[in-house]
Amino acid sequence: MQIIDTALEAVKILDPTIFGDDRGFFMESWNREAFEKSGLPGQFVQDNHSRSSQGVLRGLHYQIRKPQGKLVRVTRGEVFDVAVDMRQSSPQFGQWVGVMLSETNKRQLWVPEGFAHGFYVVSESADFQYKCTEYYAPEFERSLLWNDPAVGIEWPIIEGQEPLLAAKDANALPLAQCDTFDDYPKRLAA
Ligand SMILES: Cc1cn([C@H]2C[C@H](O)[C@@H](COP(=O)(O)OP(=O)(O)O[C@H]3O[C@@H](C)C(=O)[C@@H](O)[C@H]3O)O2)c(=O)[nH]c1=O
Repeated sequence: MQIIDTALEAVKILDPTIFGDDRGFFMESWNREAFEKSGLPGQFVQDNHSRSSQGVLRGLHYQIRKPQGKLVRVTRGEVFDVAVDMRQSSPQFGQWVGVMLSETNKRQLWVPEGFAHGFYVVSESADFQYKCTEYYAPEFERSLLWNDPAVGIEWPIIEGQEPLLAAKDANALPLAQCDTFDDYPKRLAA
């Protein structure tokens, strides 16, 4: 496995070693020792799997309390996967990174706690699988608006096709109105 840096310091691409032979292929999709040696977490508590059709855009989600680190990959199809730094005290606050993840490149993206995450399906459909370091906590979930010009994510939207969004994502807040990891405790106290 090779770990590749991205434009966001804490977000990493994991490029697995693929062993191909007459039968097909083999890869380690997660190895606790290898991950910990690379400074990635060894503790995950929940695995998720979603299927989406072409043009679906999920996100950008984050949990303001009980934040989740996510190790994400695509086992069928191809998506454009995005992470946004939601830590106001970070020098990279509001910056984003986007990576193509597919069943062919078998890449994984490590999205740490404190980052919003989302993806857009470019293939006919896509199976998306991920491990989380914390449990789903809907009461703490927030959605950052996918097309907030202040963030400026360059989604590879298929021409003439509006992305398909859940209502909560279509009505998500722009960055300037979002809870961040620094100001949320202050807002609670106010
Ligand atoms: C995320 C999640 C959802 N659900 C339920 C709630 C709801 O009824 C149904 C669909 O939930 P959502 O619409 O939130 O699913 P989805 O939009 O796929 O949410 C996911 O989006 C991507 C981008 C992420 O980063 C994930 O962490 C997660 O937030 O599944 C769970 O039971 N457990 C979970 O962990």
